[in-house]
Amino acid sequence: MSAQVAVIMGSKSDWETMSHACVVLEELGIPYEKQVVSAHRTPDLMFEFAENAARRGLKVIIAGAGGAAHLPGMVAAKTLLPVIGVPVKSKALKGLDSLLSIVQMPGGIPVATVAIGKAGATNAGLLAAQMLGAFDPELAGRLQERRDRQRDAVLASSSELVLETEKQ
Ligand SMILES: Nc1c(C(=O)O)ncn1[C@@H]1O[C@H](COP(=O)(O)O)[C@@H](O)[C@H]1O
Repeated sequence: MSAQVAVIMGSKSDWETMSHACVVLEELGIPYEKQVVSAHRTPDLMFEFAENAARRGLKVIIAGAGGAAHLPGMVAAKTLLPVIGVPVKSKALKGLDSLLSIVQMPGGIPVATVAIGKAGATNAGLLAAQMLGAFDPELAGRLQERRDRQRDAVLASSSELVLETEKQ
């Protein structure tokens, strides 16, 4: 099956963060592709990627970038596919610059922005899966199982907490 989700990032240095989106897609059995593409450093490639994304069969784009993070917004401007923006933690401003660059889009060109860093990238993978799951009952079932496992792990951790603190 051809890739349904593209995970793109402004630099290879973003991979440590963006890999967490890919882990979720793999876990849920969603075909995806990954690529470094930058609005600043490879603008022509970025345009070409965004213009052809829907035609290639992609359904959702996850775009991560740090600092002056224009990649998600610029990709969103060139495609009608939903774009999920992941603010990558920057050295200078801890990702606040990335977050504001991605989230403060002008009305008319939406980017679904998640939290800074690893948790945001994980949620980007889940959000993409949920978008696809709205049209794919089997995938929705796998998402529900994941939620159920998560709930059970929290309940188990609560019981552990009670037992451990009672011993003290
Ligand atoms: N924000 C952007 C864009 C873009 O938005 O097009 N291209 C690269 N970058 C970001 O620059 C940071 C530093 O990149 P390097 O580590 O390559 O110097 C990365 O977080 C990348 O996402």
